[in-house]
Amino acid sequence: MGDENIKVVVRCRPLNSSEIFRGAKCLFSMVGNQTFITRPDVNDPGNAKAAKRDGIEDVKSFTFDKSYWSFDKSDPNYATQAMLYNDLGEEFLDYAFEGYNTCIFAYGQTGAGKSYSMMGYGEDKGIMPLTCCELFNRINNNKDLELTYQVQVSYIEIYNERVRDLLNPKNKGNLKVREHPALGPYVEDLSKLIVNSFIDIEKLMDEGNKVRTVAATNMNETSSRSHAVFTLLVTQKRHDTQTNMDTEKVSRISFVDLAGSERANSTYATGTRLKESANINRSLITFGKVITAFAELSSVDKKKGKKEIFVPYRDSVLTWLLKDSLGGNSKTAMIAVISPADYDETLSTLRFADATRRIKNKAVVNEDPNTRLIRELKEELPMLRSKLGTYDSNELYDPSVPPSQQIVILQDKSGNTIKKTKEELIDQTQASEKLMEEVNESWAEKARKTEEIQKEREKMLEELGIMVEKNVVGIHPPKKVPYLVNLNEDPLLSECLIYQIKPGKTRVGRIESDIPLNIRLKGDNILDEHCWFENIDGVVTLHPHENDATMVNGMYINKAKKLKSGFRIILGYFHEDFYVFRFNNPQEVSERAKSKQLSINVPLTLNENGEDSAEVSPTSTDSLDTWIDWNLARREAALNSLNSRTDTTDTTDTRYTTDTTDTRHITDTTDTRHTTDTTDTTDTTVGIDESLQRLRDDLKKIESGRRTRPDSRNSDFHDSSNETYEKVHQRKFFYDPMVNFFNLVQFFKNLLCDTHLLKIRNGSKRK
Ligand SMILES: Nc1ncnc2c1ncn2[C@@H]1O[C@H](COP(=O)(O)OP(=O)(O)OP(=O)(O)O)[C@@H](O)[C@H]1O
Repeated sequence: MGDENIKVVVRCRPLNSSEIFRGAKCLFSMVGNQTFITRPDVNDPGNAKAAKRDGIEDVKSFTFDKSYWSFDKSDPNYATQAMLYNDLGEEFLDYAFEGYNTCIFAYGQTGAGKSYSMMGYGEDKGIMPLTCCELFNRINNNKDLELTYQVQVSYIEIYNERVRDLLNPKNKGNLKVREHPALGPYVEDLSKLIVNSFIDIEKLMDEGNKVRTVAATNMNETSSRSHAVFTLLVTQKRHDTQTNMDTEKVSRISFVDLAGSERANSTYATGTRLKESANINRSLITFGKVITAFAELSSVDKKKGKKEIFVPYRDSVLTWLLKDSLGGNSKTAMIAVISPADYDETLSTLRFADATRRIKNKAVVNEDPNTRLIRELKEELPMLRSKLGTYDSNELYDPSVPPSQQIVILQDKSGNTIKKTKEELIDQTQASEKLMEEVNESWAEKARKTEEIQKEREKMLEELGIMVEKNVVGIHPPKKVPYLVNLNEDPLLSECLIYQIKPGKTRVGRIESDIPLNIRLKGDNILDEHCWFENIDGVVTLHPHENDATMVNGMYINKAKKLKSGFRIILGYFHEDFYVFRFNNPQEVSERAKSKQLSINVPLTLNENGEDSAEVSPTSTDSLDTWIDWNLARREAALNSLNSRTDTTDTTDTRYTTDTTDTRHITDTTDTRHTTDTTDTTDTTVGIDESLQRLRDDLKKIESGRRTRPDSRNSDFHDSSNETYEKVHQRKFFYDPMVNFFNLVQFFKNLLCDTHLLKIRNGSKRK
């Protein structure tokens, strides 16, 4: 097969609640394979800058392989997950069965719908699970007795240029990306686990996400900053009974969920955050450079004939790993996801997508690749070993010269002379030996290893106190036992870890602690024995071990506190590394549900203990869960933190006090930590600066439409299939606690911009 361009499709998501709330208008339309972008209105607060810029065309159009209009679920033309799979997923699965490598990656700004299109949420399964499901449907329907299939899975995360194996906890630290001429780029020592059904795959995805969440202890680490690569290795073996010969086709199916694209040119990150984000984005920036190099290559091709242009694959881990997918041996597609109301970010995504279309790949059917690899390794290894042997005998080199300075001269397959240091030679020999070992491993041995790794992974999660349900896929909260569920800034990592609070004591502490603990957490701000929970007859009390390290509903506690469903618990010191959980007590919930039936149509309130007034609440605890998320927990804590360091009269702001009746967070300043802290001026101001910076960042994210928790993600969107827009809007406005939340956000916005606050801040700095 000849050269073929990367296939590029674009998909537009619905407006999210914050966009609806700010009255944002959709700036896009799609007709056939064309996408049109309209100049924004000067009165649109989200796009004011763009609207005022000179030289912006009224309407700009782009042509892609296909445009998916997923703006409004009630629209008969709404492009569903199934449509995307039927058009793109199925075509690429066909290629994989023919023996081609395939790669589908999602690109776009944070919250534009990459994970939705790739992984999907709840019932709305994305292209990844749909492909995996159909892969096994086809394998199970195979009637050809001479044909057998083996499927292996690997799952990695690239964060800050480090590769993490999400399926094997023993594979700690950074895995190396290497390249072999017969294999292309690969991750050394990466676990490839055998799967026999779609259920096996779902379980691996689920547990991989748990491992990802555990690793992301530091709250700066979210999935929108990392790239996730999920790969299926499909081996089709044909046994010819007449000749008694076996032939193999091996195809690699990769799905790549890239980090949020706006991170690459984030304008609001400053200082250490800028440095950090620059490093995190090296992969994404290099990705852009690779695409640009190809765009240049294609224009040079047309104008002056072929010219050598350097493509900087090796400048980042991601691009090196995707070398085959970007201009090499692969069928590749890009799903460019766009937000409907963000002019600049979306225009930049569309331009990037347009450039990506120019990349040409040369896919070939991978026939007997392992035989080829073995053949090459058999030639290469004796040569490498003999070279090492020569130098080991010290005939030519001074033994006092370190291996990194000894130069070895080799010849490659084409007869070219290559210079390497002895150290590099040792490294290459070891890598090739590992490859040889791996390629010679029997399927039985691979299956044994898969089982071993599976046990290790589950043991590791259980030792940390995380509930693992064997042979069950997904998150299934306990039906009777009270539990904590993790909350994370990133919805993909939120609510995927469950910690049971069984009868008796549940002790929580540092992962490295020698004390016997039931829940182990990583992080500098977690104490050896941090706190403990006591469950007596289903009533749970939280006991802190030290002041200032444990928060309930945004307030530090220094004595035992009885917990109620919906309470937010923060462990660690706020402002630095900390964990956020929501407490749930299933028994209490079912009792509330009974009494709740008597009480409808009364707005939700929080009582003085920061809990919902269940007797009068129209909202079940289940629906409460949808808004008790990381954002809420963090903001109530930040508010208290800021409040205690600043003039509390500021907090008489009626937007806050009237919208939520929970005035406790505003006025309760008895917390000793805050009062003592304010005397430590240096620390305090640093804390406030960081806090303000983070809050600013958070607010930007919220403004750009960031989201609620995974299962409730869809509820964050306006689905007008059952109700009119006005009704939804009205209901939201009067009853929905999210409105209180947005008012709270608004309040923060004002607070942050308020010169009065800055004066106080500067004043406290000077003290
Ligand atoms: N096509 C769509 N139809 C309906 N809802 C969508 C669609 N695309 C995205 N969403 C919703 O948009 C929200 C954000 O999507 P998603 O989490 O996939 O963004 P993302 O680009 O992966 O963000 P990040 O970079 O942070 O991982 C989710 O609530 C999701 O349910």
